[in-house]
Amino acid sequence: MRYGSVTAVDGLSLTVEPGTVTAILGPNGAGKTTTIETCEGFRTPQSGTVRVLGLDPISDGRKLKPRVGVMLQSGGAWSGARAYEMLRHIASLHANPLDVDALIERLGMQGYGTTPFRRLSGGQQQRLSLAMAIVGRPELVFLDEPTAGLDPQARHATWDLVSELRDSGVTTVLTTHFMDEAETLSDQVHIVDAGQVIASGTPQALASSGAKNTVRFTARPGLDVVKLMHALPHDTKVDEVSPGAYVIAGDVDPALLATLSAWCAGEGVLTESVLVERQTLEDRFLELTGKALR
Ligand SMILES: Nc1ncnc2c1ncn2[C@@H]1O[C@H](COP(=O)(O)OP(=O)(O)OP(=O)(O)O)[C@@H](O)[C@H]1O
Repeated sequence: MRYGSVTAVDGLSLTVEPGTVTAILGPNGAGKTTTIETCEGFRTPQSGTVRVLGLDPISDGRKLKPRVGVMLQSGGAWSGARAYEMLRHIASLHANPLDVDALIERLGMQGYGTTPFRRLSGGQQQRLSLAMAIVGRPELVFLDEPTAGLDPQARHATWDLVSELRDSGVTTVLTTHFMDEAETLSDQVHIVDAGQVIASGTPQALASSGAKNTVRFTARPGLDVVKLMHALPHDTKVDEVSPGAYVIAGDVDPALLATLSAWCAGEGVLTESVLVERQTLEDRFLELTGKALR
């Protein structure tokens, strides 16, 4: 998918299983929104194939509209329309909509139902856009950064809602910059960079792939870290990062901890604290996409 000379999405390939939550992660400008908007039928790719619920998002757009919910990254409502009016209007276009009042209460929108969209705060607009995306009971919902700008309460309410959508069999595809959101909500994560998928998997599998975990322990300063390194498995690094504070980086498993304990016992060293640190999805994301700003 190109915009003039800019190739925004470049041979990106992914499949989403029905009834699951899929998170598309990536640095700014990676091509996430372009990918989602192509699936929504708002953009025509110059090459490649897109199928949504087995249909073509553009030529089958009329058939897909009642089955797919869309929350755009911004906007999506008429600027002068009042929040309730807008939501009731969208609900009236669907055969079997959700209860609008219950949804308003659920998303804490009672206080601004008669406020025109353009006068809502960013977070209030986000909530209305989310409500508009799901009020028609879609089979598939696309949420582009659904919790950007939301306060923690609204974020958690959104997470609960997405989990309930999954429980009721709805398929969700979302983008987010919040790694904890992806870890909490999604069954499958795809990391996109420069218009391509560079890593895929469950959040847990992705977090534990790549760089190794670490063990931090404290003991008396000046331990012979080279000697300790020789006692531990190959590819394990040991550093005294500050006097008496040691970090072991490597393939951390029970055998490594047992070896560390035995080595310390043999040296007459009492470890004061031993902490195994798991690599997070964010660590892996930064490892894959680099730390440079985009
Ligand atoms: N309407 C447009 N016209 C021209 N170039 C565009 C347009 N929309 C996006 N791009 C370019 O396409 C690339 C991908 O943008 P896209 O919005 O898909 O990224 P993104 O991953 O969603 O980023 P973000 O995390 O910032 O929302 C970027 O280089 C961007 O500058």
